Amino acid sequence: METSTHLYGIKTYCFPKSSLHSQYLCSKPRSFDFNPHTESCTTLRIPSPSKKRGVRVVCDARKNDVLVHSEPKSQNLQESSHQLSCVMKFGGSSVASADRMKEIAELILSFPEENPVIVLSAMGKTTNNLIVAGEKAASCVSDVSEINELSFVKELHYKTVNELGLDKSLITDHLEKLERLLNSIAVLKELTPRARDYLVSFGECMSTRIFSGYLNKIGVKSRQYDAFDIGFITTDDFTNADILEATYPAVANKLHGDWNNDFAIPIVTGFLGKGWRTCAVTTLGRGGSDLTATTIGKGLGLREIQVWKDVDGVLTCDPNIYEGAKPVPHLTFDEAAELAYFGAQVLHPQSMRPAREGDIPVRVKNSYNRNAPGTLITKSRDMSKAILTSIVLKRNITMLDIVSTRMLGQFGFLAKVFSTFEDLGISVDVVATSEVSISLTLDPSKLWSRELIQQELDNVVEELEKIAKVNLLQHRSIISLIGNVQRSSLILEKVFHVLRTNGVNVQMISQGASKVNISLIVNDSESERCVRALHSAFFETDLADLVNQNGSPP
Ligand SMILES: Nc1ncnc2c1ncn2[C@@H]1O[C@H](COP(=O)(O)OP(=O)(O)O)[C@@H](O)[C@H]1O
Ligand SMILES: N[C@@H](CC(=O)OP(=O)(O)O)C(=O)O
Repeated sequence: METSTHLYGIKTYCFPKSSLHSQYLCSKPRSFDFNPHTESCTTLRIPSPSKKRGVRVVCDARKNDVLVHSEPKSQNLQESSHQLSCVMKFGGSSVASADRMKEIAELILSFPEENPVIVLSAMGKTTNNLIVAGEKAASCVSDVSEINELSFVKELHYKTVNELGLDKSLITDHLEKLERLLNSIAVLKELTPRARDYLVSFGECMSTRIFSGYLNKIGVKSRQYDAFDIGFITTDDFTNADILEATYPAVANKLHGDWNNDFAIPIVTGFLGKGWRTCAVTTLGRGGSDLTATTIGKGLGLREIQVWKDVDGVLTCDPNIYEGAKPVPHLTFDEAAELAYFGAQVLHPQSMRPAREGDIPVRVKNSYNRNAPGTLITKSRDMSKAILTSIVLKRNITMLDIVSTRMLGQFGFLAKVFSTFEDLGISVDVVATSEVSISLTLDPSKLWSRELIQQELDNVVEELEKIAKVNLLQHRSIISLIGNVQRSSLILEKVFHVLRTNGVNVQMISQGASKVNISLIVNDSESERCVRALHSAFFETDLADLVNQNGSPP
């Protein structure tokens, strides 16, 4: 079968090596270069011959032939194929070694129709290792070069550079600076949030330099960018900074501008930004590269945002809790945001916001299993058959039962309770109220260290006890049921049946205004068992049976 494609601009095409005939190559336009570096395929990199000409590639799979020649291009093709088209974000597990980086390069090249912006996380567990190295440096280590985690990071990066056939000068400056930073932390005996952000930034700065170096080596022109140098402006909330509006136009100008001057695939550090007051490196919270990707997608108005993970998409529950979890084919932004906020590690909690604002579809794919369809996240989807989409667990939650002593009327009571949390800078996750009482859970992501948690909780209780009786309950879990809350009666009937047969008491229940989430609070010790039982009831039973058993939806 013969396929024919018109291609303009710098492109990389992969064909089986055997399919290229040298007599065709001789007759090709001079601006075409042929790169036989890759092992399993031959890569043709074809800069557009001139503003007025394009390249036509004809592949005849039957004859194993590839014919390339130049020809005038049409206006529409010129415009569409010249633009940056999508973001592809690869997480730490996708770029954990030299072999993985080769596979990711090959994966990117297998989409010749795309002009992607690539966002990378740090290699494998580099971020965790850097944090531990920093903590060890701050706690009286006499010689930082003896910190195992530092040695691990150095070895991993030098080994990767070596295996990819790159020059180690690509990362030596960074590794030397990293060691000097750890020495300074050891002298000060303190790891401030600001120093911690600078410390972990070395992970993304090195992974992107290595990957970009590798692409250039195999003849695919790429350009490395540190996000903090190209307009990622954030608040100065070190370790959990928010992206500011000014980021979108700044990043778009820089990336579009460079691309239009000289086509080269942009390789951008995920997770990092620059504090607008301090000008210091900030990070966007753990897993923040997803947010980098969606910010670029919105800023540049791209067609699609792809986040490549080590699972077949967003699953019906955390596969570490239940390995029979199944991929969810389609989610709305609201469902995905709720799922991420309530603890599904697969997506960063804030990452859906830019995608939703820019109405740009997000695709969650598996870089280890690229043919799996993954999960598509869009503004809306057909909910007529949807019941439950996914079950999410957030552990180690603190819950407060606050009962009014009636020193204040109902309005005053609610206002006083919430202003106490505002004054202390603590976010509340799930709330249920009656006329004289409030039950709520506290967002653990805003409570940093153990000591602080206790101190903050003591302050909260002391303040609230001025107007209420307060009962503080720790070691609780939130089980969030993400799905079609229009069918809440059906969902809850099933949930309570499952929990009753498993002897579990629900301590609080809340149906959020988002209309996609019902949250249940149970003891930590019972939570995983509950998730498994609920998963089996909702996802391993035929849902049509479920509806039929229960009649039509309310
Ligand atoms: N509902 C869920 N769906 C998919 N993965 C989940 C879910 N809950 C937790 N996970 C975990 O999230 C991991 C992927 O997220 P993450 O490690 O942040 O990816 P990456 O580092 O590749 O960006 C999976 O390996 C899985 O263990
Ligand atoms: N490297 C950072 C940022 C990130 O997004 O990582 P990942 O994509 O591997 O979750 C972290 O570990 O938090």
